[in-house]
Amino acid sequence: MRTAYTADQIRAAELTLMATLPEGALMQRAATGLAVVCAGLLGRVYGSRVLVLVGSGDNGGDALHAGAWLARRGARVEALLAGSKTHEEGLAAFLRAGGRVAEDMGEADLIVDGLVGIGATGALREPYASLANRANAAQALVVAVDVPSGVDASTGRVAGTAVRAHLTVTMGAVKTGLLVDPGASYVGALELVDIGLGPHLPDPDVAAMTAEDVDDLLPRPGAESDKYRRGVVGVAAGSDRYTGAAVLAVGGALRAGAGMVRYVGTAPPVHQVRASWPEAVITQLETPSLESVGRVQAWVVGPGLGTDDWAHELVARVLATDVPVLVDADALTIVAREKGLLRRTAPVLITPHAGELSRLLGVPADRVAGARLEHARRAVAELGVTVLLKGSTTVVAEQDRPVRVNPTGTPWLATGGTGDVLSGVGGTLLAGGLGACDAGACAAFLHGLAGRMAADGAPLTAADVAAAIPLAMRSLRGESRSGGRRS
Ligand SMILES: NC(=O)C1=CN([C@@H]2O[C@H](COP(=O)(O)OP(=O)(O)OC[C@H]3O[C@@H](n4cnc5c(N)ncnc54)[C@H](O)[C@@H]3O)[C@@H](O)[C@H]2O)[C@@H](O)CC1
Ligand SMILES: Nc1ncnc2c1ncn2[C@@H]1O[C@H](COP(=O)(O)OP(=O)(O)O)[C@@H](O)[C@H]1O
Ligand SMILES: [K+]
Repeated sequence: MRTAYTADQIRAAELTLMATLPEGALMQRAATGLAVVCAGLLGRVYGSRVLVLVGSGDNGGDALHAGAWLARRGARVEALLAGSKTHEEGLAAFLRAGGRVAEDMGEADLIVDGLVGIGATGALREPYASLANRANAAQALVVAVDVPSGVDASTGRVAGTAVRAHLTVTMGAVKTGLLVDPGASYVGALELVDIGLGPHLPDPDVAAMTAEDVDDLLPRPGAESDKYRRGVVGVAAGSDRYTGAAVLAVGGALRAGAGMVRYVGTAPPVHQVRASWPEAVITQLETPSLESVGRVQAWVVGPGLGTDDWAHELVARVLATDVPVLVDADALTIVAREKGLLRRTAPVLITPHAGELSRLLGVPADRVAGARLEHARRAVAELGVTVLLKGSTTVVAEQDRPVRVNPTGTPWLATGGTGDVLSGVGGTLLAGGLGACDAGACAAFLHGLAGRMAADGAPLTAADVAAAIPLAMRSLRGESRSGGRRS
């Protein structure tokens, strides 16, 4: 598990560590680590042109010390002092090493963003915002110190302009905002410099699963397995109007390794599912009742179901069972009208996108998308369920646990029907015995990986994503070595 922390958590850990060290030692560790990464990026340090953007705090101090290190090795390093004050000791070291203070931004091979780090509050102020814009427009490689300036280290919010880094060198521990969009999309590659903070860190704020974690959690059949023991998943999806959602949800469930899929729906989606998936066991419903449906270990309810009285009654019947339920799409609209339906003892995993969660919470969708963690947590507290919030960074939140932040995925997944596939995958993992948080996080990881594999830099369809789920599972061992990072 890759763990991450809020700015407050990092600051507290730094204070306890600093108390055990000579003055300035921590910054030296941070700056040396930063400089070594910069040198690696430049290839040849001697003669290279480096511009250091220096803010008024310790983030600027890190950048100045790293600039001094590079200057001592022959780089031509200039510092643009943007703050009302400057880290004194850092500036002295920088000047001693032969660094020069610049009046304006000149040409450079490398720009080091030391404007603000974990001490920043709110949108970047001037002149920082203009400098960030100019750094983004420059030809140079951009390395962010600790956090790309303008990204909120604790949440990933970007209130105004932010530096778009090719590489972010973060000190001591990963910050939450580096893993959550919109902030995560400003980070570029991420390097962690060890400054000895580990023993002083509390329980993490968020965690991202690695391929190895997912591989360890996935249920796999053994010699004694049969289809019932592997997990039977029920899918209540599709309507006369939306037949494809049923096909895709059943497809996701089958491709994720269900022992069996029981599909229930009305005649039009039933015909479609039967034609697409002869493997599914189908019950055509005349009334919204589950009486004639055999036993299942988990339900998926909602994709393409519609929101009329019939659908409402079916959602209520599914939620009245005693097995885990994944609630998606139209079923989310229905439970937003009657939240009491979510009150049950067996686990509930809801899988909204920002728009659906906004209806559940009564908050505008753009606010949900801009502060994903906050709203996922709020939904957990208000609704008492496990929440998988879909989007550019999918997050899975549950009471009393670090939020899981999904590290896989691709914007190519933003196409109709991919969410239906995800619901099927999640349902199968619930039926296979995973808890709601693990099922949601593993489903999102596999779905994102399958999306990347299916897209490979070109458009995908939702059916392609379902078809690539087994490929994604098979690749987990190879991926564990590359860390499952975005591409
Ligand atoms: N505390 C330590 O011992 C260590 C700190 N480190 C570095 O120190 C950084 C934190 O330093 P600080 O606490 O001094 O904080 P920062 O350097 O992140 O920022 C604080 C300064 O930025 C200004 N500022 C805040 N928000 C702003 C905004 N929106 N627009 C423009 N200016 C703004 C403030 O007025 C203040 O002067 C870390 O991110 C890391 O880079 C590392 O060297 C590791 C060790
Ligand atoms: N910009 C994006 N980057 C990465 N993944 C995305 C992006 N936008 C959407 N997705 C993913 O695509 C899927 C879309 O699901 P959803 O919104 O339910 O669509 P649908 O209802 O059409 O199936 C989700 O898994 C979501 O996380
Ligand atoms: K920075």
